[in-house]
Amino acid sequence: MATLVDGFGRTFPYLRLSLTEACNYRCSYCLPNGYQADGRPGFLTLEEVRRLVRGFAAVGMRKIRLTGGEPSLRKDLASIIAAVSAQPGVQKIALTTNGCLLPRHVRLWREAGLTALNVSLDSLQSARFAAITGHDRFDEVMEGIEIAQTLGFDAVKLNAVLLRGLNDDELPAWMDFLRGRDVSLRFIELMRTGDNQAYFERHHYRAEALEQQLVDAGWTLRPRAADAGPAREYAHPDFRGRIGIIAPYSKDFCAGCNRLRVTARGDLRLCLFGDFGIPLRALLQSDDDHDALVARIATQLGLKAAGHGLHQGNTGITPHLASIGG
Ligand SMILES: Nc1nc2c(ncn2[C@@H]2O[C@H](COP(=O)(O)OP(=O)(O)OP(=O)(O)O)[C@@H](O)[C@H]2O)c(=O)[nH]1
Ligand SMILES: C[S@@+](CC[C@H](N)C(=O)[O-])C[C@H]1O[C@@H](n2cnc3c(N)ncnc32)[C@H](O)[C@@H]1O
Ligand code: SF4
Ligand code: SF4
Repeated sequence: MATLVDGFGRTFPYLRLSLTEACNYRCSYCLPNGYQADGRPGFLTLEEVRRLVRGFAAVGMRKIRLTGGEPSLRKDLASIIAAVSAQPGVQKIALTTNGCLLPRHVRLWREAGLTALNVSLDSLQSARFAAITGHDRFDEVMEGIEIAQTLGFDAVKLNAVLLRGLNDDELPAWMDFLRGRDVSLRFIELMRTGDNQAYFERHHYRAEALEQQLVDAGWTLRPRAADAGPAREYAHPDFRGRIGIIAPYSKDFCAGCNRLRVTARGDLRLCLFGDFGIPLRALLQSDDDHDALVARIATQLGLKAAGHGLHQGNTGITPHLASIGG
């Protein structure tokens, strides 16, 4: 079986594919003024997605995460899931979503082949949720999460970005929530992007501080699989749920990197905060270009750096994470 290995010995079984840059939310750390269309040509079509995933599966990608912008705004999302699912070699298809369309569509996505779901939920308080996301849809998201838990997904995970002064006092409420629910909550440390510099200075909260609170409350670090990626996960015998920490500023975070990204317009991005994109779209117009696509992916991997430059204030060409899919 083919495997992509970079110059630092890391393997890449995981592709994060953005399906759109558009979003219906205005998260204060991501798109505070909402999505602004820029008039450039559209996002990858279903057929282009199929060829792209076929190429990445051929170099050893086993897990495909669909993201955005908000991927559920794609009217053809169920067809995309089915097409990705049909590619030989693809074993896991995951979706990262803001959750507001879950009640309407999540059963359909599951039937189409979706195997795992990550839902963003920055607060357990409805008013705070609305203030952070610019969208008063807390009840729909909660309803969607409850439905998803009945559908037999391999995993349902929740993402909360840690924000100083906005949601950094909710650990006790989250623990109550997780006591009887088989879900994994992950706290994501706020990342500096090109557009959110002043916001970052105001609201960045160190993940290590929260991790210490977890340890003090008796939570222990679970052993990680070699290909588990950068999140650290904690468990506690009194709780069914687990708590993960995604702490990109912590030591060795990038040493566990196991993923590549493709933007909604078909550019390969070797890092969330990379300095350049590698256009693949021209090779997605015909099945005849499959071998050329595979060769381009494999050769470009040689340019992947050891890590991000976030500590030095580098944000690469990423203005906000909606532009690349997080
Ligand atoms: N710096 C950095 N942050 C990442 C990376 N992968 C995920 N994140 C952050 O974590 C957020 C949530 O990621 P998800 O889309 O839920 O995916 P994931 O963490 O890979 O989830 P799993 O596939 O379930 O392990 C992203 O939007 C980023 O903010 C990464 O490679 N580097
Ligand atoms: C860019 S969104 C795309 C998918 C979908 N719209 C959603 O919100 O789940 C993916 C993830 O990135 C996170 N995110 C966005 N901007 C971030 C930032 N500056 N720092 C850390 N996480 C961020 C979001 O909270 C979300 O969990
Ligand atoms: S984090 Fe997701 S939901 Fe929020 S604005 Fe960005 S893309 Fe939209
Ligand atoms: S920041 Fe870049 S190198 Fe580090 S884990 Fe994320 S994608 Fe990989």
